Amino acid sequence: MAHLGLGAFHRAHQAWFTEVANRCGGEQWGVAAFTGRRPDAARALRATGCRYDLVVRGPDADRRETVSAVVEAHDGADAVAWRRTMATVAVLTVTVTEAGYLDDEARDAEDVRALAAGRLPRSPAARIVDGLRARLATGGGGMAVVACDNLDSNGALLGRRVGGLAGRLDPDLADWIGDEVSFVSSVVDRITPAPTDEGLVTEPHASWVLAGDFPAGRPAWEVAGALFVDDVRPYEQRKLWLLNAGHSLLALTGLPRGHRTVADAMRDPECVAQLGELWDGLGPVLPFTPDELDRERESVTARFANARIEHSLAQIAVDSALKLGIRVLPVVEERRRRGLDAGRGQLRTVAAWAAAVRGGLLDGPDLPGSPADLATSALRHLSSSLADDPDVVAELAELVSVPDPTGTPR
Ligand SMILES: NC(=O)c1ccc[n+]([C@@H]2O[C@H](COP(=O)([O-])OP(=O)(O)OC[C@H]3O[C@@H](n4cnc5c(N)ncnc54)[C@H](O)[C@@H]3O)[C@@H](O)[C@H]2O)c1
Ligand SMILES: O=P(O)(O)OC[C@@H](O)[C@@H](O)[C@H](O)[C@H](O)CO
Repeated sequence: MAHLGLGAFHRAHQAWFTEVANRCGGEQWGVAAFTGRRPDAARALRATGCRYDLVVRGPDADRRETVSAVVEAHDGADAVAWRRTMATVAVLTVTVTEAGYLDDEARDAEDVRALAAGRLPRSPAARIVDGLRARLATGGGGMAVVACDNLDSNGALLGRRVGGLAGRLDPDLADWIGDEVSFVSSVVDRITPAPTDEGLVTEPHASWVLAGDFPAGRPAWEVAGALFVDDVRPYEQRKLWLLNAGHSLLALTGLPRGHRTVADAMRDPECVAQLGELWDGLGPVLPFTPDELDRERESVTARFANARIEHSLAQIAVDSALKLGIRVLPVVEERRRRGLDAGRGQLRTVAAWAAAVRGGLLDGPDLPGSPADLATSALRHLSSSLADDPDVVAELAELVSVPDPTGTPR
């Protein structure tokens, strides 16, 4: 199998699932991993023969595991290795961050020109088109592309991006991709902060829910706990709206209060209260029973509170506007569709983002001063039709006009 976006998370998640599957015997799989943008991670991994240690850090103790499932590490700009690999693998997994899925007409046009000229393009979707073209040219059959980033319907979205770019390049290639390549959506979960001098640290919890076909086979990831389902939607909504939205809330309210990590924010009763309010807003819109949601809340609370994991709030706050559009605003939209109010905790997260932008803590648009204008501009910037919903604008305006206690630096 191959991987695009060699970073901390791939090594703690998909490579680890493959390692555990290999350990159970049966068919042995190896990963040829490619970096997304810079060669550094590939160089560092090659220096250790691609083997590395994972520090699995529980609340009380560490467990060290050596992972050897990654067998090749390449600079993502190595077109020869990329094409050779894509011509033969059965599976490609992808972790390129939320921003890696964005379309941008100028960049897409440039990527199509690069593809037409036989050069390796820049965006992940165009790279995949390049690899699949090499596969078709050498008579390769179908394969699976598994999206592993924190977006809803990530596989379907990546499939649309790849299909769209291929169609602009070569309709026959686009048809072949449509017929033979399976874009698998998946919900991934394992808190893995950016590595430090201590190495690659992750938490004991690891889950992976996948929906889609694997026309050329796959590792037996289920032995490591992966779940294969028909529809990932309920799982992705629960993960993104509860855990990831919770992270964004803690980052946006915790940073201005002087906190550095998720665990620090979890020791602040004000942050914890706001997290509870955010999660209360999910009850009516998630397809899980109150008991199931309570269990999930307890489990995520304990994971966030693991003070031995140093998960920086600043890392989580990167690309907050994009993340809120995935983790928070869909909840507000769903609540409004059901005739409910917007959800106080959800809007408080949006207000905290607006305050962070206005305070210069985060990059973002110019947001005007008057509460109603600010609320409308903030919602518009987050690409939401909610800016046209007067009740939501009024509720957000109320939150941004009252000095928020969490906005006061300690
Ligand atoms: N770290 C976690 O706890 C975690 C958990 C669940 C999901 N994820 C998903 O995995 C992603 C990566 O996390 P990570 O911890 O490995 O980060 P990382 O910074 O260690 O690695 C990210 C990789 O993606 C590549 N990349 C980033 N932007 C890209 C772009 N625009 N085009 C091409 N490649 C790009 C980078 O070059 C790098 O290879 C997250 O953004 C998230 O979507 C992470
Ligand atoms: O990785 P990002 O930047 O999409 O989001 C930051 C965190 O919310 C995320 O990494 C979680 O820790 C992870 O999704 C847990 O599985």
